[in-house]
Amino acid sequence: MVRFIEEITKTVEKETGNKSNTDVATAKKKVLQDLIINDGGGLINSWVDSMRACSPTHLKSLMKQSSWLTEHPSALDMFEEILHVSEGKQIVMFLDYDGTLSPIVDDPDRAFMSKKMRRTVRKLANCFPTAIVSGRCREKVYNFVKLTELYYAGSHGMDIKGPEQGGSKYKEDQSLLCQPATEFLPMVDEVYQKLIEKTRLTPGAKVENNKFCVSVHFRRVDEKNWSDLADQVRSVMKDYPKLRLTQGRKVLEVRPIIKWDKGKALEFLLESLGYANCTDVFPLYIGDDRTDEDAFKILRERRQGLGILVSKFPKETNASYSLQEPDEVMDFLQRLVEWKQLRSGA
Ligand SMILES: O=P(O)(O)OC[C@H]1O[C@H](O[C@H]2O[C@H](CO)[C@@H](O)[C@H](O)[C@H]2O)[C@H](O)[C@@H](O)[C@@H]1O
Repeated sequence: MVRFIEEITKTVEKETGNKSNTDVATAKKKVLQDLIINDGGGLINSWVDSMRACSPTHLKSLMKQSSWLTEHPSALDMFEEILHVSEGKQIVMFLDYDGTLSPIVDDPDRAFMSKKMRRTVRKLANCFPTAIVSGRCREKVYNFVKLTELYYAGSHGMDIKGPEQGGSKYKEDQSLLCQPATEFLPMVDEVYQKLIEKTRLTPGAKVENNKFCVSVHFRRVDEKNWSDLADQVRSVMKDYPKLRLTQGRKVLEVRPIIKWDKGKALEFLLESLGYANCTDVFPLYIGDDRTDEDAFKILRERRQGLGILVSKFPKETNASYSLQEPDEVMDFLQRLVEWKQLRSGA
């Protein structure tokens, strides 16, 4: 701890030229106070915030990255610890699709997952009940994943379906279907048409129909046109008070105002699998996006299982652990499979 404080002090002095500037002095004092009071734990982030005003960018990002990794360590590095806390419990897997099972690409229609990832997810589903939870419509995400043995929750959880007949060994009842936003279908479709019309002159904008919600992509839109695009979306939305806007990775998501999200979908699936009030279940949710935070939050509130955020960069998150990219997700899933197979003597 003392060495850590010394190192931070040295770094701050080096980076700020050891100026007798009040901001630097105050910031240093605050760092040390936070570290001492909080034993170097949760408030390191607030130090980064307080240094923001007076430190060079690379110092900020360096410290931010290292403190973030302290709070959200790599799930690969912590693999044994994760197994330890799941001991004696039924692991249930929840996987986001874009940015988790497939790398983020410019064209949403070409976000394919690798064959190796598909093989790994298939083996995973053979070991644990496994669900894909995506912002995409269910049919579309199924066409990418192509595994019948999984549960699918499309449209941010507003369209849930169980495995096809005989697909899963975990659930007898194959009729599982949950669509809490059916009444919004005509409205969402109408908004989809209007958004296409409204944004058609914005180069690079893409409107995607995800059945119970609509995605407006701006990944390929020049940054100088982002606010125009947002205005176009807002001008359509103003006539639909029953729809709301959320944001994902370079995408605006238009969805019904109902209290249903990926967190609710997770709870619904746990209940359907018979784990509603069980203490011996361990849900593991892996996702990369803001919409996955709803599920991470639920896990924190339930004090059950854990969330893993896929990100190379520090982000505000309710997840406990991190993985940097889909390749790391695959390694993590593969290790889970190997551990399970070893235990079952397969
Ligand atoms: O919940 P997810 O499965 O992560 O879906 C969220 C959105 O993912 C897709 O968009 C994202 O991935 C695209 C392909 O890599 C990328 O081009 C885009 O910028 C990302 O936002 C999907 O197209 C959306 O419909 C989903 O809502």
